[in-house]
Amino acid sequence: MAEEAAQEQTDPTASRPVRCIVKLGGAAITNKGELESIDAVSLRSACAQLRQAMSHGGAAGKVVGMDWSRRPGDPTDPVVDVEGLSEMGGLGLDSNFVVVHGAGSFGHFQASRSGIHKGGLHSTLVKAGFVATRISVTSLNQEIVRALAREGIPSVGMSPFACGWSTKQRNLASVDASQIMQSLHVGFVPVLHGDAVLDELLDCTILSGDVIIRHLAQLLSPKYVVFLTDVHGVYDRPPSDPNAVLLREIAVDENGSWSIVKPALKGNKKGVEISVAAHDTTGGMETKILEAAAIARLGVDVYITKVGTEHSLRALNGDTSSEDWLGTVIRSSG
Ligand SMILES: Nc1ncnc2c1ncn2[C@@H]1O[C@H](COP(=O)(O)OP(=O)(O)OP(=O)(O)O)[C@@H](O)[C@H]1O
Ligand SMILES: C=C(C)CCOP(=O)(O)O
Repeated sequence: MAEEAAQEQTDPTASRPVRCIVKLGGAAITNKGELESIDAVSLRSACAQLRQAMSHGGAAGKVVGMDWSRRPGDPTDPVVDVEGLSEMGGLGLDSNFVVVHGAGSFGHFQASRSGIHKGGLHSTLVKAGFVATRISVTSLNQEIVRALAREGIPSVGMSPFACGWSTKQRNLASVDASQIMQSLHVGFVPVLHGDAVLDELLDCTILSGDVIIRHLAQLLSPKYVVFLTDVHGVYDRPPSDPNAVLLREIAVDENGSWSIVKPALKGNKKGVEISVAAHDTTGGMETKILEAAAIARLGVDVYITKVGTEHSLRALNGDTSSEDWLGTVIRSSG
Protein backbone atom coordinates (compact mmCIF):
# COMPACT_ATOMS: atom_id res chain seq x y z
CA MET A 1 0.00 0.00 0.00
CA ALA A 2 2.87 2.40 0.82
CA GLU A 3 4.30 1.79 -2.65
CA GLU A 4 0.93 2.46 -4.24
CA ALA A 5 0.57 5.70 -2.28
CA ALA A 6 4.07 6.81 -3.28
CA GLN A 7 3.41 6.00 -6.94
CA GLU A 8 0.14 7.94 -6.83
CA GLN A 9 1.92 10.92 -5.36
CA THR A 10 4.42 11.11 -8.19
CA ASP A 11 2.15 10.26 -11.13
CA PRO A 12 -0.34 13.09 -11.63
CA THR A 13 -2.22 11.11 -14.28
CA ALA A 14 -2.91 8.08 -12.05
CA SER A 15 -6.58 7.70 -11.32
CA ARG A 16 -7.43 7.94 -7.64
CA PRO A 17 -10.94 6.73 -6.90
CA VAL A 18 -12.17 8.68 -3.89
CA ARG A 19 -12.83 6.47 -0.91
CA CYS A 20 -14.76 8.85 1.30
CA ILE A 21 -16.08 12.40 1.40
CA VAL A 22 -16.40 13.52 5.01
CA LYS A 23 -18.23 16.48 6.46
CA LEU A 24 -16.81 17.84 9.67
CA GLY A 25 -20.01 19.48 10.89
CA GLY A 26 -19.78 22.94 12.38
CA ALA A 27 -21.75 21.64 15.38
CA ALA A 28 -19.09 18.95 15.84
CA ILE A 29 -15.86 20.93 15.65
CA THR A 30 -16.91 24.30 17.06
CA ASN A 31 -18.68 25.36 20.22
CA LYS A 32 -21.90 26.51 18.59
CA GLY A 33 -22.97 28.76 21.49
CA GLU A 34 -19.69 30.71 21.64
CA LEU A 35 -18.67 33.04 18.81
CA GLU A 36 -15.67 31.76 16.79
CA SER A 37 -14.70 29.07 19.26
CA ILE A 38 -13.17 25.77 18.12
CA ASP A 39 -13.93 22.55 20.02
CA ALA A 40 -10.26 21.58 20.09
CA VAL A 41 -10.85 18.12 21.58
CA SER A 42 -13.37 17.12 18.91
CA LEU A 43 -11.29 18.58 16.10
CA ARG A 44 -8.16 16.72 17.27
CA SER A 45 -10.11 13.50 17.61
CA ALA A 46 -11.63 13.86 14.11
CA CYS A 47 -8.19 14.47 12.58
CA ALA A 48 -6.63 11.52 14.45
CA GLN A 49 -9.47 9.24 13.34
CA LEU A 50 -9.11 10.40 9.74
CA ARG A 51 -5.44 9.49 9.90
CA GLN A 52 -6.32 6.08 11.33
CA ALA A 53 -8.86 5.51 8.54
CA MET A 54 -6.26 6.51 5.95
CA SER A 55 -3.93 3.91 7.50
CA HIS A 56 -6.70 1.27 7.15
CA GLY A 57 -6.80 0.89 10.93
CA GLY A 58 -3.16 -0.23 11.02
CA ALA A 59 -0.25 1.75 12.35
CA ALA A 60 0.82 4.25 9.70
CA GLY A 61 4.46 5.12 10.12
CA LYS A 62 5.78 8.14 11.91
CA VAL A 63 3.54 11.23 11.80
CA VAL A 64 5.13 13.75 9.46
CA GLY A 65 4.07 17.08 10.94
CA MET A 66 3.22 19.46 8.08
CA ASP A 67 2.30 22.59 9.99
CA TRP A 68 5.61 24.41 9.89
CA SER A 69 4.32 27.77 11.02
CA ARG A 70 4.89 29.22 14.45
CA ARG A 71 1.73 29.26 16.61
CA PRO A 72 0.92 32.14 18.99
CA GLY A 73 2.90 31.53 22.17
CA ASP A 74 5.50 29.23 20.55
CA PRO A 75 8.91 30.48 21.73
CA THR A 76 10.87 29.38 18.66
CA ASP A 77 10.42 28.47 15.02
CA PRO A 78 9.31 24.85 14.46
CA VAL A 79 12.09 22.29 13.99
CA VAL A 80 11.89 20.56 10.60
CA ASP A 81 13.79 17.32 10.04
CA VAL A 82 14.63 18.09 6.40
CA GLU A 83 17.12 15.22 6.03
CA GLY A 84 14.84 12.63 7.64
CA LEU A 85 11.92 13.67 5.46
CA SER A 86 13.89 13.70 2.22
CA GLU A 87 14.91 10.09 2.88
CA MET A 88 11.33 8.90 3.47
CA GLY A 89 9.77 6.86 0.63
CA GLY A 90 6.20 8.12 1.09
CA LEU A 91 3.62 8.89 3.73
CA GLY A 92 2.15 5.38 3.76
CA LEU A 93 -1.35 6.83 3.85
CA ASP A 94 -4.26 5.96 1.60
CA SER A 95 -5.24 9.62 1.49
CA ASN A 96 -7.95 9.60 -1.17
CA PHE A 97 -10.43 11.45 1.01
CA VAL A 98 -12.10 14.84 0.57
CA VAL A 99 -12.92 16.88 3.67
CA VAL A 100 -15.66 19.51 3.74
CA HIS A 101 -16.40 21.42 6.92
CA GLY A 102 -19.30 23.53 8.08
CA ALA A 103 -19.21 26.88 9.80
CA GLY A 104 -20.70 26.28 13.26
CA SER A 105 -19.91 29.31 15.41
CA PHE A 106 -17.79 30.77 12.58
CA GLY A 107 -19.69 32.43 9.73
CA HIS A 108 -23.31 31.68 10.62
CA PHE A 109 -23.46 34.63 13.03
CA GLN A 110 -22.06 37.11 10.47
CA ALA A 111 -24.27 35.66 7.73
CA SER A 112 -27.49 35.85 9.73
CA ARG A 113 -26.79 39.36 11.11
CA SER A 114 -26.24 40.74 7.61
CA GLY A 115 -28.78 38.53 5.80
CA ILE A 116 -26.35 37.63 3.01
CA HIS A 117 -28.10 34.30 2.44
CA LYS A 118 -30.99 36.35 1.01
CA GLY A 119 -28.74 38.38 -1.29
CA GLY A 120 -28.71 42.13 -1.98
CA LEU A 121 -25.06 43.13 -2.35
CA HIS A 122 -26.04 46.76 -3.13
CA SER A 123 -26.69 47.16 0.60
CA THR A 124 -23.63 48.15 2.63
CA LEU A 125 -24.71 45.80 5.43
CA VAL A 126 -24.82 42.83 3.06
CA LYS A 127 -21.50 43.75 1.44
CA ALA A 128 -19.82 44.09 4.85
CA GLY A 129 -21.48 40.87 6.01
CA PHE A 130 -20.16 39.00 2.96
CA VAL A 131 -16.61 40.11 3.78
CA ALA A 132 -17.04 39.35 7.50
CA THR A 133 -18.50 35.88 6.80
CA ARG A 134 -15.61 34.98 4.51
CA ILE A 135 -13.01 36.21 7.01
CA SER A 136 -14.65 34.03 9.64
CA VAL A 137 -15.06 30.79 7.63
CA THR A 138 -11.66 31.01 5.96
CA SER A 139 -9.98 31.47 9.35
CA LEU A 140 -11.74 28.28 10.52
CA ASN A 141 -10.61 26.54 7.32
CA GLN A 142 -7.02 27.53 8.09
CA GLU A 143 -7.30 26.04 11.60
CA ILE A 144 -8.75 22.79 10.26
CA VAL A 145 -6.06 22.46 7.59
CA ARG A 146 -3.44 23.03 10.30
CA ALA A 147 -5.01 20.43 12.60
CA LEU A 148 -5.00 17.87 9.76
CA ALA A 149 -1.44 18.81 8.79
CA ARG A 150 -0.28 18.25 12.38
CA GLU A 151 -1.61 14.67 12.02
CA GLY A 152 0.55 14.27 8.92
CA ILE A 153 -2.41 14.48 6.52
CA PRO A 154 -1.36 16.35 3.34
CA SER A 155 -4.31 18.74 3.42
CA VAL A 156 -4.83 21.82 1.27
CA GLY A 157 -7.53 24.40 1.91
CA MET A 158 -9.87 25.33 -0.98
CA SER A 159 -12.53 27.98 -0.73
CA PRO A 160 -15.51 27.58 -3.09
CA PHE A 161 -15.75 31.37 -3.59
CA ALA A 162 -12.06 31.68 -4.45
CA CYS A 163 -12.32 28.67 -6.81
CA GLY A 164 -15.06 30.55 -8.72
CA TRP A 165 -18.04 28.52 -7.52
CA SER A 166 -21.36 30.36 -7.80
CA THR A 167 -25.07 29.64 -7.44
CA LYS A 168 -28.37 30.51 -9.10
CA GLN A 169 -31.20 30.88 -6.60
CA ARG A 170 -29.00 29.00 -4.08
CA ASN A 171 -28.48 25.98 -6.40
CA LEU A 172 -24.93 25.42 -7.61
CA ALA A 173 -24.65 26.96 -11.08
CA SER A 174 -20.95 27.12 -11.86
CA VAL A 175 -18.41 24.76 -10.34
CA ASP A 176 -14.79 24.45 -11.33
CA ALA A 177 -13.57 21.24 -9.74
CA SER A 178 -10.30 20.98 -11.68
CA GLN A 179 -8.22 22.10 -8.70
CA ILE A 180 -9.85 19.42 -6.54
CA MET A 181 -9.23 16.68 -9.15
CA GLN A 182 -5.61 17.67 -9.70
CA SER A 183 -4.96 17.86 -5.98
CA LEU A 184 -6.41 14.38 -5.45
CA HIS A 185 -4.30 13.03 -8.30
CA VAL A 186 -1.08 14.13 -6.65
CA GLY A 187 -2.05 12.88 -3.19
CA PHE A 188 -3.39 15.98 -1.45
CA VAL A 189 -6.55 15.97 0.66
CA PRO A 190 -8.74 18.91 -0.44
CA VAL A 191 -10.40 20.70 2.48
CA LEU A 192 -13.41 22.74 1.36
CA HIS A 193 -15.95 24.60 3.45
CA GLY A 194 -19.40 26.18 3.43
CA ASP A 195 -18.88 29.66 2.04
CA ALA A 196 -20.40 32.97 1.00
CA VAL A 197 -20.69 32.95 -2.81
CA LEU A 198 -22.03 35.05 -5.68
CA ASP A 199 -25.51 34.12 -6.91
CA GLU A 200 -26.78 34.86 -10.44
CA LEU A 201 -30.23 35.91 -9.25
CA LEU A 202 -29.77 37.00 -5.65
CA ASP A 203 -26.29 38.66 -6.03
CA CYS A 204 -24.95 36.54 -3.20
CA THR A 205 -25.94 33.77 -0.82
CA ILE A 206 -24.56 31.11 1.52
CA LEU A 207 -23.50 27.78 0.09
CA SER A 208 -23.74 25.06 2.73
CA GLY A 209 -21.07 22.40 3.15
CA ASP A 210 -23.90 19.84 2.88
CA VAL A 211 -24.75 21.06 -0.65
CA ILE A 212 -21.06 21.01 -1.62
CA ILE A 213 -20.87 17.38 -0.50
CA ARG A 214 -23.80 16.36 -2.68
CA HIS A 215 -22.18 17.98 -5.68
CA LEU A 216 -18.79 16.37 -4.99
CA ALA A 217 -20.49 12.98 -4.55
CA GLN A 218 -22.02 13.36 -8.04
CA LEU A 219 -18.67 14.30 -9.45
CA LEU A 220 -16.33 11.90 -7.64
CA SER A 221 -18.55 8.84 -6.93
CA PRO A 222 -16.96 8.06 -3.53
CA LYS A 223 -17.45 4.65 -1.92
CA TYR A 224 -19.32 6.31 0.97
CA VAL A 225 -20.01 9.68 2.56
CA VAL A 226 -19.75 10.44 6.29
CA PHE A 227 -21.37 13.36 8.13
CA LEU A 228 -19.84 13.91 11.57
CA THR A 229 -21.93 16.10 13.85
CA ASP A 230 -22.69 16.66 17.54
CA VAL A 231 -25.50 14.07 17.83
CA HIS A 232 -25.57 10.34 17.08
CA GLY A 233 -27.57 10.74 13.88
CA VAL A 234 -31.07 11.63 12.73
CA TYR A 235 -33.75 11.29 15.42
CA ASP A 236 -37.54 11.23 14.96
CA ARG A 237 -37.62 14.58 16.82
CA PRO A 238 -35.02 17.05 18.16
CA PRO A 239 -32.61 15.02 20.30
CA SER A 240 -33.11 17.45 23.20
CA ASP A 241 -36.48 15.66 23.65
CA PRO A 242 -35.81 12.74 26.07
CA ASN A 243 -38.23 10.55 24.05
CA ALA A 244 -36.36 11.09 20.77
CA VAL A 245 -35.61 7.84 18.92
CA LEU A 246 -32.45 7.43 16.82
CA LEU A 247 -33.28 6.39 13.26
CA ARG A 248 -30.90 3.60 12.27
CA GLU A 249 -31.74 3.31 8.59
CA ILE A 250 -33.47 5.51 6.04
CA ALA A 251 -34.19 4.26 2.50
CA VAL A 252 -34.39 6.52 -0.52
CA ASP A 253 -36.36 5.46 -3.61
CA GLU A 254 -35.64 6.33 -7.23
CA ASN A 255 -37.84 9.46 -6.99
CA GLY A 256 -35.79 10.75 -4.09
CA SER A 257 -38.49 10.26 -1.45
CA TRP A 258 -37.28 8.66 1.75
CA SER A 259 -38.79 6.46 4.43
CA ILE A 260 -37.66 5.14 7.81
CA VAL A 261 -36.68 1.47 7.61
CA LYS A 262 -35.27 0.93 11.11
CA PRO A 263 -36.62 1.09 13.77
CA ALA A 264 -40.28 0.60 12.98
CA LEU A 265 -41.93 3.59 14.64
CA LYS A 266 -45.40 2.57 15.73
CA GLY A 267 -47.92 5.39 15.77
CA ASN A 268 -45.46 7.96 14.38
CA LYS A 269 -47.31 9.59 11.52
CA LYS A 270 -45.27 12.78 11.53
CA GLY A 271 -42.02 11.38 10.16
CA VAL A 272 -39.09 13.43 11.43
CA GLU A 273 -39.45 16.66 13.41
CA ILE A 274 -36.51 19.02 13.14
CA SER A 275 -35.57 22.19 14.99
CA VAL A 276 -33.11 24.66 13.45
CA ALA A 277 -31.15 27.27 15.44
CA ALA A 278 -32.27 30.86 14.75
CA HIS A 279 -28.83 31.98 13.51
CA ASP A 280 -28.44 28.95 11.17
CA THR A 281 -28.63 30.29 7.61
CA THR A 282 -28.43 26.93 5.82
CA GLY A 283 -31.25 24.83 7.26
CA GLY A 284 -29.42 22.62 9.80
CA MET A 285 -30.39 18.93 9.99
CA GLU A 286 -33.18 19.42 7.43
CA THR A 287 -30.70 20.35 4.69
CA LYS A 288 -28.45 17.50 5.75
CA ILE A 289 -31.21 14.90 5.34
CA LEU A 290 -32.23 16.29 1.93
CA GLU A 291 -28.65 16.33 0.66
CA ALA A 292 -27.95 12.90 2.15
CA ALA A 293 -31.04 11.52 0.38
CA ALA A 294 -29.83 12.98 -2.93
CA ILE A 295 -26.44 11.32 -2.41
CA ALA A 296 -28.02 7.97 -1.50
CA ARG A 297 -30.08 8.18 -4.71
CA LEU A 298 -26.77 8.10 -6.58
CA GLY A 299 -26.11 4.70 -4.99
CA VAL A 300 -23.60 6.07 -2.45
CA ASP A 301 -24.25 5.12 1.21
CA VAL A 302 -24.31 7.98 3.71
CA TYR A 303 -23.47 7.61 7.41
CA ILE A 304 -24.42 10.33 9.92
CA THR A 305 -22.88 9.94 13.36
CA LYS A 306 -21.29 11.69 16.32
CA VAL A 307 -17.75 13.02 16.17
CA GLY A 308 -15.07 11.66 18.50
CA THR A 309 -16.71 8.29 19.19
CA GLU A 310 -15.88 4.70 18.21
CA HIS A 311 -18.85 5.02 15.83
CA SER A 312 -17.24 7.92 13.93
CA LEU A 313 -14.05 5.87 13.45
CA ARG A 314 -16.06 2.92 12.18
CA ALA A 315 -17.98 5.19 9.79
CA LEU A 316 -14.74 6.67 8.44
CA ASN A 317 -13.62 3.10 7.76
CA GLY A 318 -16.91 2.37 5.97
CA ASP A 319 -17.69 -0.28 8.58
CA THR A 320 -21.20 0.32 9.92
CA SER A 321 -22.80 -3.06 9.33
CA SER A 322 -22.85 -4.43 12.88
CA GLU A 323 -25.89 -3.97 15.14
CA ASP A 324 -23.95 -2.05 17.79
CA TRP A 325 -22.93 0.77 15.40
CA LEU A 326 -24.67 3.95 16.55
CA GLY A 327 -25.71 6.29 13.77
CA THR A 328 -28.03 6.71 10.80
CA VAL A 329 -27.42 4.98 7.48
CA ILE A 330 -29.13 6.55 4.47
CA ARG A 331 -29.06 4.34 1.40
CA SER A 332 -30.87 3.69 -1.84
CA SER A 333 -33.74 1.20 -1.63
CA GLY A 334 -32.99 0.05 -5.20
N1 LIG B 1 -34.61 15.40 14.31
C1 LIG B 1 -33.34 15.72 14.54
N2 LIG B 1 -32.38 14.76 14.50
C2 LIG B 1 -31.07 15.05 14.72
N3 LIG B 1 -30.62 16.30 15.02
C3 LIG B 1 -31.53 17.30 15.08
C4 LIG B 1 -32.92 17.06 14.84
N4 LIG B 1 -33.58 18.26 14.97
C5 LIG B 1 -32.65 19.17 15.28
N5 LIG B 1 -31.42 18.62 15.35
C6 LIG B 1 -30.18 19.36 15.66
O1 LIG B 1 -29.39 19.39 14.49
C7 LIG B 1 -28.05 19.66 14.89
C8 LIG B 1 -27.09 19.16 13.86
O2 LIG B 1 -27.32 19.82 12.62
P1 LIG B 1 -26.32 20.98 12.15
O3 LIG B 1 -26.68 21.38 10.77
O4 LIG B 1 -26.26 22.05 13.20
O5 LIG B 1 -24.99 20.14 12.15
P2 LIG B 1 -23.54 20.38 11.54
O6 LIG B 1 -23.50 19.95 10.12
O7 LIG B 1 -22.64 19.66 12.49
O8 LIG B 1 -23.30 21.94 11.67
P3 LIG B 1 -23.08 23.07 10.52
O9 LIG B 1 -24.40 23.15 9.75
O10 LIG B 1 -22.78 24.31 11.31
O11 LIG B 1 -21.98 22.61 9.69
C9 LIG B 1 -27.88 18.99 16.24
O12 LIG B 1 -27.21 19.85 17.13
C10 LIG B 1 -29.30 18.68 16.70
O13 LIG B 1 -29.59 19.18 17.97
C1 LIG C 1 -20.56 30.66 5.62
C2 LIG C 1 -21.37 29.81 6.13
C3 LIG C 1 -22.31 30.28 7.16
C4 LIG C 1 -21.30 28.41 5.65
C5 LIG C 1 -22.34 27.44 6.19
O1 LIG C 1 -21.99 26.09 5.88
P1 LIG C 1 -22.65 24.91 6.72
O2 LIG C 1 -22.32 25.12 8.16
O3 LIG C 1 -22.05 23.66 6.17
O4 LIG C 1 -24.14 24.93 6.46
